[in-house]
Amino acid sequence: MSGNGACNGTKNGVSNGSAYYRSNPYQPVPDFLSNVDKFKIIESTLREGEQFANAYFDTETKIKIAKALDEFGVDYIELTSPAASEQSRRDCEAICKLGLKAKILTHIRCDMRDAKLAVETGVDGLDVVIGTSSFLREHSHGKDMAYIEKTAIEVIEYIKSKGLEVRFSSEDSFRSDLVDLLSLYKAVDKVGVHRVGIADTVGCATPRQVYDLVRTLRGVVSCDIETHFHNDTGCAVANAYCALEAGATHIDTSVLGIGERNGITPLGGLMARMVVTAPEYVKSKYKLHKLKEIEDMVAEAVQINVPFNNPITGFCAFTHKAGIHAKAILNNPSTYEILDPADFGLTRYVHFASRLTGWNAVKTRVKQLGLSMTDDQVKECTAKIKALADIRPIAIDDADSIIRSFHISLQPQPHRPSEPVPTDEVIPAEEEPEPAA
Ligand SMILES: CC(=O)SCCNC(=O)CCNC(=O)[C@H](O)C(C)(C)COP(=O)(O)OP(=O)(O)OC[C@H]1O[C@@H](n2cnc3c(N)ncnc32)[C@H](O)[C@@H]1OP(=O)(O)O
Ligand SMILES: O=C(O)CCC(=O)C(=O)O
Ligand SMILES: [Zn+2]
Repeated sequence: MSGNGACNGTKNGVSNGSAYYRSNPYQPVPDFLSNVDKFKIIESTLREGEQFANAYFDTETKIKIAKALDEFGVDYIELTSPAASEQSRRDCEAICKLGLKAKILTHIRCDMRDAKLAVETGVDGLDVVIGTSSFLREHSHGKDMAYIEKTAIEVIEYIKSKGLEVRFSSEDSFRSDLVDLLSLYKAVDKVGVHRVGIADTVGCATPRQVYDLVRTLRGVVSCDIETHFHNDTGCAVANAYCALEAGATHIDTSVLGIGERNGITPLGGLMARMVVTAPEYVKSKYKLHKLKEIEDMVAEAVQINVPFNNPITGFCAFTHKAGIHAKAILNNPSTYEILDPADFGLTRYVHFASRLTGWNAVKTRVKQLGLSMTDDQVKECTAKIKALADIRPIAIDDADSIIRSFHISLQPQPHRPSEPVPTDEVIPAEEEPEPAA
């Protein structure tokens, strides 16, 4: 019962004579700016995720998470600054020594002391950040734009001189002055920064604002563009998608979205969005069937439950309940599923134990139980399931019991010695029935 034919399209729309058609109806119209089918992931569970209120990662846990993310196929793993604590520095060194395929980054303030400490850890690159909004310039670090630009250039040139990759990012980009921001990015691009970053630090941006800012920036710098979205207003996945459409190249994620406050773009949520848009790219690059294992590992490490409505791995993400849905899903899963659970090593479940259950779902269950009923009998049995479900919530076992006992009631009743038996049905004792003529 798997297969989501409608979204297994080719990479790009193809021209069929004069008529343009796309075999994947969810694929966006080709756009020269868009990177929706060639983005990279900077996985920040071990940096932004450590800023989640419940997070405490010991070295062993960090290593386990880093290895799992590497196996999943993320491009970069971002680690907490070695300036944060002595153990953070040691953990950074330990993860660098694992020899993972993913590039290892650490995240530092725009400060030469942090940069000097970080380059000694063995990382492949440094993510440098400083707040540019008036809120942060005034109340966080107290520096003006001229100081920020001068220090950014010094730090970037120093990191480059050590042969490492360097990204420069403005914290609180969406509440920063656009002219200030663009001239700062232009200056760092000129000295050869590898990526610039835009961060929606407070989660205030809308998808349209994201599109506009990234698109404008795309016209100003030639380096890669990384983006980072907080989820305070629930837009983190949509904003990441719009950033890619507008030409961003890298998206920051964390497992289950953990981070400061209610976190950032979740890895799983982004995968759900992108596998629909760019199935070939996503399925060939990322080991999607490992997602549940990674989410369970991180959920346990930070002592939370995976939310019921989590994309892909929420307990009911592939459960179909109402009768109308169940019937159509049983005929063709694409009717009510945009994601194929098989892509994630998961299975769908069709509910058949509620007052919303329809006879088509019950018919399937009857078959699964190896029983046989006419359609009219299944409908009668469905009415019995609904009648009980009107009184109380019922479990699978309850529905199965109703199905089985209804099925038994349909069979000819066996003779019970204590009951009076009509004389015309008596088979003489010790005698074989006469073979039929
Ligand atoms: C939006 C984000 O998530 S950014 C990443 C956040 N990550 C972290 O904060 C990592 C964990 N942090 C820490 O361990 C500590 O805050 C440290 C080690 C970085 C700094 O600790 P402390 O020296 O005790 O300073 P404290 O945390 O109280 O204040 C931050 C200091 O950094 C300065 N600062 C803040 N942001 C920046 C920046 N982007 N670049 C340079 N300096 C900065 C502030 O001015 C302040 O300096 P001060 O000592 O002159 O007051
Ligand atoms: O370094 C960045 O780009 C983002 C930093 C951060 O976590 C934020 O601004 O929310
Ligand atoms: Zn953040």
